[in-house]
Amino acid sequence: METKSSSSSNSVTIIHNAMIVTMDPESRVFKNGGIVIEQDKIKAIGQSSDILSQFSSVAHHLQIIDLHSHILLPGFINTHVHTSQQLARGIADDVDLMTWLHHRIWPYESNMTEDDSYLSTLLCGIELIHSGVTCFAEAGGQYVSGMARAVEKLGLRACLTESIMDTGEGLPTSWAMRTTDDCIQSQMELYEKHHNTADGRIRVWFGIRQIMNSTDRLLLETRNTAQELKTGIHMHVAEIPYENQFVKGNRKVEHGTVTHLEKINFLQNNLLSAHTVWVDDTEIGFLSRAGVKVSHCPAAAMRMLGFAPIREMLDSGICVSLGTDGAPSNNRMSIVDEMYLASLINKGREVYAKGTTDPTALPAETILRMGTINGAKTVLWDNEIGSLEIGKKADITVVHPNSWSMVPVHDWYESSFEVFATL
Ligand SMILES: O=c1[nH]c(=O)c2nc[nH]c2[nH]1
Repeated sequence: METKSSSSSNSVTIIHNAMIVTMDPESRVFKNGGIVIEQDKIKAIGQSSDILSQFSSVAHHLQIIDLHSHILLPGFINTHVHTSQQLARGIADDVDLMTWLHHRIWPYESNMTEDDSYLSTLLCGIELIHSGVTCFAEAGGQYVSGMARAVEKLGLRACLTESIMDTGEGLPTSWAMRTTDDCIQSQMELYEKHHNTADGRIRVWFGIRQIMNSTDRLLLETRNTAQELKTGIHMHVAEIPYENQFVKGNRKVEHGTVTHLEKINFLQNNLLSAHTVWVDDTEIGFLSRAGVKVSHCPAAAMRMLGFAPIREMLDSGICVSLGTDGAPSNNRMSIVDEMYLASLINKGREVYAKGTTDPTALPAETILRMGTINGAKTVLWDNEIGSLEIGKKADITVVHPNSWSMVPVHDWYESSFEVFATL
């Protein structure tokens, strides 16, 4: 699989003779399609013959590429990945989340240097590109400056965040604990320095690690500052039952994290709520009404968290997208694998949630939406990416047809998981 991120040269490129899966609002698929790319944007899209007849003689610097039998899709979007955990792959298998964090991950993260962070994001980014990703949302890690250097080099698009904590248990002595004011100040400085850099491919978001390590003042100041700067907030939410119990005791609410976040008016449409597994129907309603976006990470959920009510969230209108989480939560960094898992796990969950089978849960096209246009909405970038439409950036994933599992292909959406999984 190849990805083509938008180029900044002035040339015009025509790609023709390809299957184009647009993921636009009409879900158009051009079986023999063509696409015209001018500078870094899509200028035209349609039937191959129309595109060639209209555009093949108009431009001065014209490149024409025949992608016979290849499939073009919008670049996939990974909405929850800890790129700075890439060097920790395999250090925390088969342990519960609190052991994982307190004894494996935070000691590792707190000893990282800026160069480690650069290398880690670089390695992670290469693996993401290999599975067709052109944009990711960093879930919070060390050294946004190191991540930004890597993203600049990789040509990816990214929403970067620092890992922020101003209270709580479990932090190793090597972790430099900061005050609430320092946390906000540092995020604002990162925003000033890195937001909109790399030709606009880097955006800086605010990160809240998790409620157990955040005071309400940090939550609310983060909400206010992110709102002022018109940027997003990325936070782990309702991951395990212990988190909800902690919130009930510590914040004195009747249910868990989402109920508390609703009470303090933290929920809003720039919040990317990662995992969000342990929520009830009332809380799904809170998330839906506030326009919160949810990142579903099926592999990480199966390892440490549990079955999230993804179908119920989608039914209630929540924008749900897909994430790999970090390497030590998954061991694989493929958004295509997450599509495959999301499809199977959420079909299987019907048996346990409803007491009966339902293979219609999360059909293939829904899953592909979660990996593309829903991802773009989640990272607040859907005016520019997430579907192949005129005026959007030409962030394109190309799937090669040379795999046994692609023969024959009857339905492009349904086949896609089998097809991509082997690439
Ligand atoms: O999967 C996870 N990875 C993390 O790094 C993390 N931090 C808080 N909660 C977390 N969950």
